[in-house]
Amino acid sequence: VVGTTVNGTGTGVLGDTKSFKMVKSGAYYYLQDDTRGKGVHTFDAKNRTSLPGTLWRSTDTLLDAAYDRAAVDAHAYASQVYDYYKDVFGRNSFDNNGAILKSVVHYGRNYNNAFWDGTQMVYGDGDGTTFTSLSGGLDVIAHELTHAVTERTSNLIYRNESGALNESISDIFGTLLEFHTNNNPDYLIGEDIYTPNTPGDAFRSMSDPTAYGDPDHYSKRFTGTGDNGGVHINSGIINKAAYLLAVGGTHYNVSVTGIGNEKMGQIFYRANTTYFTASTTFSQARAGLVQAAADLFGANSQEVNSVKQAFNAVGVQ
Ligand SMILES: CCCCC[C@H](S)C(=O)N[C@@H](Cc1ccccc1)C(=O)N[C@@H](C)C(=O)O
Ligand SMILES: [Ca+2]
Ligand SMILES: [Ca+2]
Ligand SMILES: [Zn+2]
Repeated sequence: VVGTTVNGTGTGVLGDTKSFKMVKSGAYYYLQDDTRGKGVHTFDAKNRTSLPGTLWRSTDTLLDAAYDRAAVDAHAYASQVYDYYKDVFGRNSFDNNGAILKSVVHYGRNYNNAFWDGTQMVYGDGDGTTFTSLSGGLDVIAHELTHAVTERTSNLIYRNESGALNESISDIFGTLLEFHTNNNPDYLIGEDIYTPNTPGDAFRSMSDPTAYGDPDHYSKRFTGTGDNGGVHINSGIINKAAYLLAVGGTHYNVSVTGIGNEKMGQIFYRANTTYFTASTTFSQARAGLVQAAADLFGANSQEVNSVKQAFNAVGVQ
């Protein structure tokens, strides 16, 4: 819509208060942020599956109803992910040309998932047992938006090893967003919205993928056809390598010297946007990450050595 920017405040999925930009047009206020790129727009699918639904409209700037919560988080967190890519990597939205960030909430009925469909981020409300509204997790939103970045850069095929790499990159940046914004940061994925009635668990873990049944070594990779060849399963191998690269540790008797989250993120961002291609395998990813680290820190740097150690530790040569 065309209008004037105003400040909105609202309640998120977890009951937390947050502020964001809205646009006032006539008598209505919309979840439209004109201050970031060409805009951040949040839509209501009204529990149907036609996309994108309608631009979120309110009669005031206070979004504190239960039905508003998923939209509040989708809008506020999408803005935070926009700011991260712009401030940390100088990337202006997923296309690096300020593309409008579209988010859709209340998709379907009891929909236990979230996805990027090539045009927008789409979030279900969950069934209230397995998941609550998926936009309530910052790592989920950064996961989905990172798929958009990957699609416009390496365009990693969403199947088998390239697909697991694609999924891992989304989990990695989901985690980096939590640390960058200091939002209850951890190396878990989906903890804020998974099993709302069970505290202390998560959907996936980067620090210990095996905690949720995912492999933490190449010798334990899934070789079936389910899940597009295990894209959400074998992502654990790359997630573990990224965790070790950032934090360090000894894994299957291989020691890794940690280099910190920021450098780990720089290396993965550069590799994904410069060296990875649609068909990149785990082994080729190692090579691309080594090259990215060499570009950034020098061929004989600790960072390069730590990338090699991390991939040795998860059995990827
Ligand atoms: C439409 C089917 C395909 C969905 C794929 C999207 S990108 C995806 O990976 N979604 C995440 C959502 C998520 C992210 C973080 C934490 C919890 C849930 C995902 O992992 N989906 C699982 C449920 C899956 O599709 O198997
Ligand atoms: Ca997390
Ligand atoms: Ca839980
Ligand atoms: Zn995904």
